[in-house]
Amino acid sequence: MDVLNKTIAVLPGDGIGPEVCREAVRVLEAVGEKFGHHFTFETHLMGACAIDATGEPLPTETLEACFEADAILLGAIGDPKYDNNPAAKVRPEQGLLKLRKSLGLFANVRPVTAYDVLLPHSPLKNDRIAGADMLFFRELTGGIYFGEKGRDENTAFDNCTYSRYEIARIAHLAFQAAQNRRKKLTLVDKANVLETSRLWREVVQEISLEYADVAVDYLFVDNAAMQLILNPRQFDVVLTENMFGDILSDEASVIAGSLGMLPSASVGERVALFEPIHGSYPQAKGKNIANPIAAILSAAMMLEHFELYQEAELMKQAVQEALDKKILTPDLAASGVAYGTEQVGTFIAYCVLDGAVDVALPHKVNMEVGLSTII
Ligand SMILES: NC(=O)C1=CN([C@@H]2O[C@H](COP(=O)(O)OP(=O)(O)OC[C@H]3O[C@@H](n4cnc5c(N)ncnc54)[C@H](O)[C@@H]3O)[C@@H](O)[C@H]2O)C=CC1
Ligand SMILES: CC(C)CC(=O)C(=O)O
Ligand SMILES: [Mg+2]
Repeated sequence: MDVLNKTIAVLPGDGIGPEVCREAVRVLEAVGEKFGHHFTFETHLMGACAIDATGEPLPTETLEACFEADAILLGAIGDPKYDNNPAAKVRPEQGLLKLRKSLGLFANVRPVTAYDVLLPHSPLKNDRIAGADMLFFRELTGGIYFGEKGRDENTAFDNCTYSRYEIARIAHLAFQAAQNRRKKLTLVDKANVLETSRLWREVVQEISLEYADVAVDYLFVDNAAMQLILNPRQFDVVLTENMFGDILSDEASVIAGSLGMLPSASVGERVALFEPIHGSYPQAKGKNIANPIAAILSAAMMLEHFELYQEAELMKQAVQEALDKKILTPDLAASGVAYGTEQVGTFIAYCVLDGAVDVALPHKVNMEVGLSTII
């Protein structure tokens, strides 16, 4: 077995970011210990914490460290003091967008799975979502988030632009993923209204000729939003532009049980980045209630990126063990007492190290599940 040395740039960010990152690092350390790999973690500032410390949401030192690293693990960024101040000149989100653009991270891959053990407490109809398993390919460095924007007192605009090149490069990745899955690709767009969407359709139709074994269908985004909840099993690979992918994947997280369950990998021209799809959930900061599984599964995607497939599989099995044994944070716990972020992460790390059978259940934290904890 090859032993790897990897340097991982860790950007914990704001809110719950540091808490969920800590658990992902804990589990990666367990993988390193078990298999003999050397993971070096280097922590850097990004987001609101970076603005507070340096005036910049993405300090040069952080960006340079990301270029040098073998992979990047990101928690989340964002803080209400910027969200609630429309006049703020510098925003944490600018740092994230700049990082994605600078690293050429044009494809954000977001897997969504309905976990059987979580079905009984789902707000969705179990018989509709059981077995749902889809993979989002969200374009990440173009579209309306990156277009020219502006405003005067009474008017504001955000431009949405896409080029053939930007569409084609992610479309190829999505088709290749579909070939390795159930061979279906759904393009989600708004081609009845948007010129950019018509270009997406045109390019995807052309590229589909190179992937004759993949069935392609096309859905308008408004319909797709409904179909996701009504009949999610119809989806295999979902390809879409930046903003639609952002919104639909948060919606799809309900199928998985919680926003705290969905991981992602952002890949492109250089080093890859791994992050949970959720934000900084500021209401939960410091309360030890955030679900760390999205961050931990993002770390598992990092291991797959390093081609450490056995290690990644073990990590995913450890997560499944936590779900099976109901070692759940309040967002997933149906009633009664839940576990803390740290307890869930520690349990998963021990499962990686010792195998599930030998791991004692962690002590429950005194955390009554109630609306006050699930804001
Ligand atoms: N990639 C990133 O860093 C992202 C940053 N943001 C930023 O995060 C801040 C908060 O944004 P929101 O719209 O409130 O989105 P959010 O994703 O932070 O939270 C929305 C809701 O999802 C649930 N949730 C999120 N993460 C969870 C977790 N790990 N465990 C359990 N429940 C979880 C909570 O109920 C929460 O109220 C904003 O400043 C926003 O700009 C939002 C999305 C992505
Ligand atoms: C700054 C936003 C685009 C972050 C976000 O919501 C995401 O990437 O999912
Ligand atoms: Mg989002």
